[in-house]
Amino acid sequence: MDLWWLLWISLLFLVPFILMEISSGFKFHFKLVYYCAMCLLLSALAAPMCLLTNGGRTVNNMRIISRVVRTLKYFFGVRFEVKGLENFQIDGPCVIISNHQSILDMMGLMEILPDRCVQIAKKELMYAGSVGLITYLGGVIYINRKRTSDAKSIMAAVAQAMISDNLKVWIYPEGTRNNSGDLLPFKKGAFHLALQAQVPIIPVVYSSLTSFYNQKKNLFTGGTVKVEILPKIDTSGLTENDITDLTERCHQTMRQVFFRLSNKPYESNGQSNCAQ
Ligand SMILES: CCCCCCCCCCCCCCCC(=O)SCCNC(=O)CCNC(=O)[C@H](O)C(C)(C)COP(=O)(O)OP(=O)(O)OC[C@H]1O[C@@H](n2cnc3c(N)ncnc32)[C@H](O)[C@@H]1OP(=O)(O)O
Ligand SMILES: CCCCCCCC/C=C\CCCCCCCC(=O)OC[C@@H](O)COP(=O)(O)O
Repeated sequence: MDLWWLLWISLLFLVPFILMEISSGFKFHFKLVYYCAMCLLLSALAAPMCLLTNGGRTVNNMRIISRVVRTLKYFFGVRFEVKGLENFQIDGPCVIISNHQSILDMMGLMEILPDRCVQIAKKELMYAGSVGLITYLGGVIYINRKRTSDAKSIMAAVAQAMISDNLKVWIYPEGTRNNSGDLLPFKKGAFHLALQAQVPIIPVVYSSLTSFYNQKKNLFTGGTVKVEILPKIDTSGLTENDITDLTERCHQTMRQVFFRLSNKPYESNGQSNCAQ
Protein backbone atom coordinates (compact mmCIF):
# COMPACT_ATOMS: atom_id res chain seq x y z
CA MET A 1 0.00 0.00 0.00
CA ASP A 2 2.79 2.37 0.96
CA LEU A 3 4.45 1.68 -2.34
CA TRP A 4 1.25 2.62 -4.24
CA TRP A 5 1.04 5.94 -2.40
CA LEU A 6 4.63 6.63 -3.23
CA LEU A 7 3.98 5.84 -6.88
CA TRP A 8 0.91 8.10 -7.05
CA ILE A 9 2.70 10.99 -5.34
CA SER A 10 5.70 10.66 -7.64
CA LEU A 11 3.37 10.60 -10.65
CA LEU A 12 1.63 13.74 -9.37
CA PHE A 13 4.95 15.56 -9.49
CA LEU A 14 6.39 13.80 -12.50
CA VAL A 15 3.54 14.18 -14.99
CA PRO A 16 3.41 18.02 -14.99
CA PHE A 17 7.21 18.07 -15.14
CA ILE A 18 7.29 15.70 -18.13
CA LEU A 19 4.49 17.67 -19.84
CA MET A 20 6.34 20.95 -19.25
CA GLU A 21 9.54 19.42 -20.62
CA ILE A 22 7.76 18.08 -23.69
CA SER A 23 6.04 21.40 -24.36
CA SER A 24 9.19 23.52 -23.84
CA GLY A 25 11.17 21.05 -25.93
CA PHE A 26 8.45 21.20 -28.54
CA LYS A 27 8.46 25.02 -28.49
CA PHE A 28 12.25 25.06 -28.80
CA HIS A 29 12.37 22.65 -31.72
CA PHE A 30 9.39 24.29 -33.40
CA LYS A 31 11.17 27.67 -33.21
CA LEU A 32 14.40 26.19 -34.60
CA VAL A 33 12.50 24.63 -37.50
CA TYR A 34 10.74 27.97 -38.03
CA TYR A 35 14.15 29.70 -38.10
CA CYS A 36 15.55 27.24 -40.68
CA ALA A 37 12.36 27.53 -42.76
CA MET A 38 12.69 31.33 -42.73
CA CYS A 39 16.34 31.04 -43.82
CA LEU A 40 15.35 28.73 -46.67
CA LEU A 41 12.47 31.01 -47.69
CA LEU A 42 14.47 34.25 -47.53
CA SER A 43 17.33 32.63 -49.44
CA ALA A 44 14.92 31.47 -52.14
CA LEU A 45 13.61 35.05 -52.41
CA ALA A 46 17.08 36.64 -52.34
CA ALA A 47 18.60 34.31 -54.98
CA PRO A 48 16.64 35.72 -57.97
CA MET A 49 17.33 39.26 -56.69
CA CYS A 50 21.07 38.47 -56.69
CA LEU A 51 20.94 36.86 -60.13
CA LEU A 52 18.96 39.72 -61.66
CA THR A 53 21.15 42.42 -60.09
CA ASN A 54 24.63 40.95 -60.37
CA GLY A 55 24.31 37.99 -62.73
CA GLY A 56 26.12 35.26 -60.75
CA ARG A 57 28.57 34.47 -57.94
CA THR A 58 30.02 37.76 -56.66
CA VAL A 59 30.74 39.44 -53.33
CA ASN A 60 28.45 42.28 -54.45
CA ASN A 61 25.52 39.95 -53.72
CA MET A 62 26.44 40.14 -50.01
CA ARG A 63 24.82 43.60 -49.89
CA ILE A 64 21.50 42.10 -50.96
CA ILE A 65 21.92 39.05 -48.70
CA SER A 66 22.77 41.14 -45.64
CA ARG A 67 19.79 43.43 -46.21
CA VAL A 68 17.46 40.44 -46.45
CA VAL A 69 18.96 38.64 -43.44
CA ARG A 70 18.66 41.79 -41.31
CA THR A 71 14.86 41.42 -41.41
CA LEU A 72 15.11 38.04 -39.61
CA LYS A 73 15.77 39.58 -36.19
CA TYR A 74 12.28 41.10 -36.10
CA PHE A 75 10.69 37.64 -36.43
CA PHE A 76 12.74 36.23 -33.55
CA GLY A 77 12.86 39.21 -31.15
CA VAL A 78 16.64 39.49 -31.30
CA ARG A 79 18.22 42.93 -30.84
CA PHE A 80 21.83 43.95 -31.40
CA GLU A 81 23.72 46.66 -29.49
CA VAL A 82 26.78 47.43 -31.61
CA LYS A 83 29.92 49.26 -30.49
CA GLY A 84 33.13 50.03 -32.41
CA LEU A 85 31.77 50.10 -35.98
CA GLU A 86 34.41 52.77 -36.74
CA ASN A 87 37.06 50.00 -36.42
CA PHE A 88 35.77 48.51 -39.68
CA GLN A 89 36.68 51.70 -41.51
CA ILE A 90 40.02 50.62 -42.90
CA ASP A 91 41.01 50.82 -46.53
CA GLY A 92 41.67 47.48 -48.15
CA PRO A 93 41.46 43.86 -47.12
CA CYS A 94 41.53 42.37 -43.63
CA VAL A 95 40.65 39.17 -41.79
CA ILE A 96 37.68 39.47 -39.43
CA ILE A 97 37.45 36.89 -36.64
CA SER A 98 34.50 36.38 -34.32
CA ASN A 99 33.10 33.89 -31.82
CA HIS A 100 30.54 31.34 -33.08
CA GLN A 101 27.73 30.16 -30.81
CA SER A 102 24.86 28.94 -32.97
CA ILE A 103 23.13 29.06 -36.34
CA LEU A 104 21.60 32.36 -35.12
CA ASP A 105 25.03 33.96 -35.54
CA MET A 106 24.60 34.78 -39.16
CA MET A 107 21.98 37.39 -38.09
CA GLY A 108 24.70 39.08 -36.02
CA LEU A 109 27.21 38.68 -38.83
CA MET A 110 24.91 40.25 -41.42
CA GLU A 111 23.95 43.04 -38.98
CA ILE A 112 27.43 44.57 -39.24
CA LEU A 113 28.89 42.98 -42.40
CA PRO A 114 31.27 45.46 -44.04
CA ASP A 115 31.36 45.93 -47.81
CA ARG A 116 33.28 43.38 -49.92
CA CYS A 117 33.39 40.74 -47.21
CA VAL A 118 33.03 36.97 -47.74
CA GLN A 119 32.96 34.21 -45.16
CA ILE A 120 34.76 30.91 -44.85
CA ALA A 121 32.29 28.06 -44.31
CA LYS A 122 32.27 24.29 -44.00
CA LYS A 123 31.60 22.70 -47.38
CA GLU A 124 28.44 20.96 -46.08
CA LEU A 125 26.67 24.36 -46.15
CA MET A 126 26.77 24.22 -49.94
CA TYR A 127 24.15 21.45 -49.86
CA ALA A 128 21.66 23.25 -47.59
CA GLY A 129 19.12 23.86 -50.36
CA SER A 130 18.42 27.53 -51.12
CA VAL A 131 20.70 28.55 -48.23
CA GLY A 132 23.54 26.74 -50.02
CA LEU A 133 22.64 28.51 -53.24
CA ILE A 134 22.63 31.95 -51.61
CA THR A 135 25.98 31.34 -49.92
CA TYR A 136 27.37 30.28 -53.31
CA LEU A 137 25.99 33.41 -54.99
CA GLY A 138 27.44 35.59 -52.21
CA GLY A 139 30.94 34.23 -52.82
CA VAL A 140 31.29 32.22 -49.59
CA ILE A 141 34.48 30.13 -49.60
CA TYR A 142 33.96 26.48 -48.72
CA ILE A 143 36.54 24.37 -46.95
CA ASN A 144 36.75 20.72 -46.02
CA ARG A 145 37.61 20.81 -42.32
CA LYS A 146 38.56 17.15 -42.33
CA ARG A 147 41.32 17.69 -44.88
CA THR A 148 43.75 20.22 -43.47
CA SER A 149 45.95 20.15 -46.59
CA ASP A 150 42.99 20.99 -48.89
CA ALA A 151 41.83 23.74 -46.50
CA LYS A 152 45.37 25.16 -46.45
CA SER A 153 45.67 25.32 -50.24
CA ILE A 154 42.23 26.92 -50.59
CA MET A 155 43.20 29.50 -48.00
CA ALA A 156 46.50 30.23 -49.76
CA ALA A 157 44.48 31.03 -52.89
CA VAL A 158 42.13 33.17 -50.78
CA ALA A 159 45.12 35.20 -49.52
CA GLN A 160 45.95 36.11 -53.12
CA ALA A 161 42.33 36.87 -54.02
CA MET A 162 42.04 39.16 -50.97
CA ILE A 163 44.77 41.36 -52.40
CA SER A 164 43.83 41.18 -56.09
CA ASP A 165 40.07 41.63 -55.50
CA ASN A 166 40.23 43.82 -52.38
CA LEU A 167 38.30 41.37 -50.20
CA LYS A 168 37.70 41.12 -46.49
CA VAL A 169 37.34 37.58 -45.14
CA TRP A 170 35.24 36.62 -42.10
CA ILE A 171 36.34 33.51 -40.21
CA TYR A 172 35.05 31.79 -37.10
CA PRO A 173 38.40 30.69 -35.60
CA GLU A 174 36.72 28.30 -33.15
CA GLY A 175 35.95 26.27 -36.29
CA THR A 176 32.56 25.07 -35.04
CA ARG A 177 29.51 26.26 -33.09
CA ASN A 178 30.00 26.51 -29.35
CA ASN A 179 27.20 27.47 -26.96
CA SER A 180 29.06 26.62 -23.75
CA GLY A 181 29.36 30.16 -22.41
CA ASP A 182 33.10 30.30 -23.13
CA LEU A 183 35.34 30.39 -26.22
CA LEU A 184 36.90 27.23 -27.67
CA PRO A 185 40.62 27.25 -28.45
CA PHE A 186 41.27 28.90 -31.80
CA LYS A 187 42.26 27.08 -35.00
CA LYS A 188 45.14 28.72 -36.81
CA GLY A 189 43.82 29.14 -40.37
CA ALA A 190 42.65 32.75 -39.89
CA PHE A 191 46.07 33.79 -38.59
CA HIS A 192 47.99 32.06 -41.39
CA LEU A 193 45.68 33.81 -43.84
CA ALA A 194 46.29 37.26 -42.32
CA LEU A 195 50.04 36.70 -42.40
CA GLN A 196 50.09 35.31 -45.93
CA ALA A 197 48.09 38.30 -47.21
CA GLN A 198 49.93 40.66 -44.82
CA VAL A 199 46.64 42.22 -43.72
CA PRO A 200 45.36 43.24 -40.29
CA ILE A 201 43.00 41.18 -38.14
CA ILE A 202 39.83 42.72 -36.77
CA PRO A 203 38.32 40.80 -33.84
CA VAL A 204 34.55 40.97 -33.29
CA VAL A 205 32.95 39.67 -30.10
CA TYR A 206 29.29 38.76 -29.52
CA SER A 207 28.00 38.39 -25.96
CA SER A 208 26.80 34.99 -24.76
CA LEU A 209 23.41 33.94 -26.14
CA THR A 210 22.79 31.47 -23.30
CA SER A 211 20.29 33.75 -21.48
CA PHE A 212 17.82 33.45 -24.38
CA TYR A 213 19.18 30.64 -26.59
CA ASN A 214 20.29 27.48 -24.87
CA GLN A 215 20.06 24.07 -26.49
CA LYS A 216 20.63 22.21 -23.23
CA LYS A 217 17.67 24.01 -21.60
CA ASN A 218 15.46 24.00 -24.72
CA LEU A 219 15.42 27.79 -24.46
CA PHE A 220 14.85 30.04 -27.45
CA THR A 221 13.23 33.37 -26.63
CA GLY A 222 14.06 36.91 -27.71
CA GLY A 223 16.96 38.88 -26.28
CA THR A 224 19.70 41.41 -26.80
CA VAL A 225 23.17 40.60 -28.12
CA LYS A 226 26.00 43.01 -27.38
CA VAL A 227 28.51 43.25 -30.20
CA GLU A 228 31.92 44.89 -30.03
CA ILE A 229 34.22 45.44 -32.99
CA LEU A 230 37.75 45.74 -31.58
CA PRO A 231 40.62 47.81 -32.99
CA LYS A 232 42.63 46.11 -35.73
CA ILE A 233 45.66 43.98 -34.87
CA ASP A 234 48.57 44.65 -37.22
CA THR A 235 50.38 41.67 -38.70
CA SER A 236 52.97 43.47 -40.80
CA GLY A 237 56.43 42.04 -40.32
CA LEU A 238 55.15 38.93 -38.49
CA THR A 239 56.31 35.50 -39.70
CA GLU A 240 55.15 31.87 -39.38
CA ASN A 241 57.02 31.71 -36.06
CA ASP A 242 54.64 34.28 -34.59
CA ILE A 243 51.44 32.37 -35.45
CA THR A 244 51.02 30.68 -32.05
CA ASP A 245 51.62 33.92 -30.12
CA LEU A 246 49.27 35.87 -32.38
CA THR A 247 46.57 33.20 -32.02
CA GLU A 248 46.88 33.21 -28.23
CA ARG A 249 46.87 37.03 -28.06
CA CYS A 250 43.68 37.28 -30.12
CA HIS A 251 42.03 34.49 -28.12
CA GLN A 252 42.83 36.13 -24.80
CA THR A 253 41.68 39.58 -25.89
CA MET A 254 38.41 38.23 -27.30
CA ARG A 255 37.78 36.01 -24.30
CA GLN A 256 38.14 38.95 -21.92
CA VAL A 257 35.71 41.03 -23.99
CA PHE A 258 33.34 38.05 -24.26
CA PHE A 259 33.14 37.70 -20.46
CA ARG A 260 32.69 41.46 -20.01
CA LEU A 261 29.91 41.69 -22.62
CA SER A 262 28.22 38.61 -21.13
CA ASN A 263 28.34 40.15 -17.61
CA LYS A 264 30.31 37.20 -16.29
CA PRO A 265 33.40 37.38 -14.06
CA TYR A 266 36.54 36.66 -16.08
CA GLU A 267 37.94 33.18 -15.48
CA SER A 268 41.55 32.67 -16.46
CA ASN A 269 41.84 29.18 -17.96
CA GLY A 270 45.61 28.92 -17.66
CA GLN A 271 45.80 26.59 -20.68
CA SER A 272 47.11 27.03 -24.19
CA ASN A 273 44.47 28.76 -26.28
CA CYS A 274 45.51 27.19 -29.56
CA ALA A 275 43.89 24.04 -30.91
CA GLN A 276 46.37 21.18 -30.80
C1 LIG B 1 19.09 35.09 -47.03
C2 LIG B 1 18.69 34.19 -45.88
C3 LIG B 1 19.69 33.56 -45.00
C4 LIG B 1 20.69 32.75 -45.70
C5 LIG B 1 21.94 32.58 -44.97
C6 LIG B 1 23.07 33.27 -45.63
C7 LIG B 1 24.29 33.06 -44.84
C8 LIG B 1 25.50 33.67 -45.46
C9 LIG B 1 26.58 33.71 -44.46
C10 LIG B 1 27.29 32.45 -44.36
C11 LIG B 1 28.02 32.38 -43.10
C12 LIG B 1 28.74 31.13 -43.07
C13 LIG B 1 29.25 30.80 -41.75
C14 LIG B 1 29.70 29.40 -41.73
C15 LIG B 1 30.51 29.11 -40.54
C16 LIG B 1 31.20 27.82 -40.60
O1 LIG B 1 31.02 27.01 -41.46
S1 LIG B 1 32.39 27.55 -39.33
C17 LIG B 1 33.26 26.15 -39.90
C18 LIG B 1 34.20 26.41 -41.01
N1 LIG B 1 35.22 27.37 -40.73
C19 LIG B 1 36.38 27.07 -40.13
O2 LIG B 1 36.60 25.96 -39.74
C20 LIG B 1 37.42 28.16 -40.02
C21 LIG B 1 38.37 27.93 -38.93
N2 LIG B 1 39.22 26.78 -39.14
C22 LIG B 1 40.53 26.89 -39.51
O3 LIG B 1 40.97 27.99 -39.77
C23 LIG B 1 41.41 25.65 -39.49
O4 LIG B 1 42.69 26.03 -39.09
C24 LIG B 1 41.50 24.86 -40.82
C25 LIG B 1 42.12 25.72 -41.92
C26 LIG B 1 40.10 24.40 -41.23
C27 LIG B 1 42.41 23.64 -40.61
O5 LIG B 1 41.84 22.82 -39.64
P1 LIG B 1 42.69 21.99 -38.55
O6 LIG B 1 43.68 21.14 -39.24
O7 LIG B 1 41.71 21.30 -37.66
O8 LIG B 1 43.28 23.23 -37.76
P2 LIG B 1 44.60 23.71 -37.03
O9 LIG B 1 44.78 22.94 -35.77
O10 LIG B 1 44.42 25.16 -36.92
O11 LIG B 1 45.81 23.42 -38.02
C28 LIG B 1 46.60 22.26 -38.07
C29 LIG B 1 47.99 22.64 -38.55
O12 LIG B 1 47.91 23.27 -39.83
C30 LIG B 1 48.46 24.60 -39.78
N3 LIG B 1 47.61 25.45 -40.62
C31 LIG B 1 46.31 25.73 -40.46
N4 LIG B 1 45.87 26.54 -41.43
C32 LIG B 1 46.93 26.80 -42.20
C33 LIG B 1 47.12 27.60 -43.37
N5 LIG B 1 46.10 28.30 -43.91
N6 LIG B 1 48.34 27.65 -43.91
C34 LIG B 1 49.38 26.95 -43.38
N7 LIG B 1 49.26 26.18 -42.28
C35 LIG B 1 48.05 26.11 -41.69
C36 LIG B 1 48.44 25.00 -38.32
O13 LIG B 1 49.45 25.95 -38.01
C37 LIG B 1 48.65 23.67 -37.62
O14 LIG B 1 50.00 23.34 -37.61
P3 LIG B 1 50.86 23.43 -36.23
O15 LIG B 1 50.89 24.87 -35.86
O16 LIG B 1 50.11 22.64 -35.21
O17 LIG B 1 52.18 22.86 -36.62
C1 LIG C 1 17.12 20.09 -50.62
C2 LIG C 1 18.01 20.10 -49.44
C3 LIG C 1 17.35 20.73 -48.27
C4 LIG C 1 18.36 20.91 -47.19
C5 LIG C 1 17.72 21.55 -46.01
C6 LIG C 1 18.77 22.12 -45.14
C7 LIG C 1 18.13 22.77 -44.00
C8 LIG C 1 19.02 23.84 -43.44
C9 LIG C 1 18.31 25.11 -43.58
C10 LIG C 1 18.66 26.23 -43.04
C11 LIG C 1 19.83 26.36 -42.18
C12 LIG C 1 20.07 27.79 -41.91
C13 LIG C 1 21.42 27.92 -41.36
C14 LIG C 1 21.99 29.25 -41.65
C15 LIG C 1 23.45 29.19 -41.93
C16 LIG C 1 24.26 29.16 -40.68
C17 LIG C 1 25.67 28.72 -40.91
C18 LIG C 1 26.18 28.04 -39.72
O1 LIG C 1 26.13 28.54 -38.62
O2 LIG C 1 26.71 26.82 -39.96
C19 LIG C 1 27.26 26.09 -38.89
C20 LIG C 1 28.76 26.04 -39.03
O3 LIG C 1 29.22 27.30 -38.87
C21 LIG C 1 29.46 25.19 -38.03
O4 LIG C 1 28.93 23.95 -38.08
P1 LIG C 1 29.15 22.87 -36.91
O5 LIG C 1 28.85 23.54 -35.59
O6 LIG C 1 30.57 22.41 -36.95
O7 LIG C 1 28.18 21.81 -37.27
